[in-house]
Amino acid sequence: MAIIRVKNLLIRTYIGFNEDELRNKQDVVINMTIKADVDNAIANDDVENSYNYKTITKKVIVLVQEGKFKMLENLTRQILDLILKNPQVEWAKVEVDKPHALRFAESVSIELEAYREGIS
Ligand SMILES: Nc1nc2c(c(=O)[nH]1)N=C([C@H](O)[C@H](O)COP(=O)(O)OP(=O)(O)OP(=O)(O)O)CN2
Repeated sequence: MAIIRVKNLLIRTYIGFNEDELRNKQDVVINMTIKADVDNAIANDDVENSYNYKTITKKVIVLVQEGKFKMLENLTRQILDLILKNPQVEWAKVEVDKPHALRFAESVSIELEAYREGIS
């Protein structure tokens, strides 16, 4: 098992429930920590049959860019669930930042973590 980190993935999406937020996209910054089986990548030095961090990142981009989310918690959970669908993943943690969400704060973030179902 290895820890894979995808850092500061910047995506524009609909996030929030205020009137202007329902109409205008905003930036979110996503950090993903993924505990995955990397034995094949080490043994064979080949992406074939290995956990591919590009594949999951592209899926997250599509989910976030094409979705509409009122609550930051819901967006964070949907990303986490997507990552945990892959049987090569044992555990994952996702933090989603919403810069300038609050007038007097630089950013607000939600962080969620979970094991894949069947793993404790
Ligand atoms: N637990 C959560 N609380 C809030 C969320 C959320 O996703 N989870 N989202 C929001 C709003 O969408 C937005 O991010 C902030 O609300 P807003 O009223 O615009 O905050 P301001 O600081 O700009 O408010 P002012 O009254 O203008 O100072 C809220 N909570």
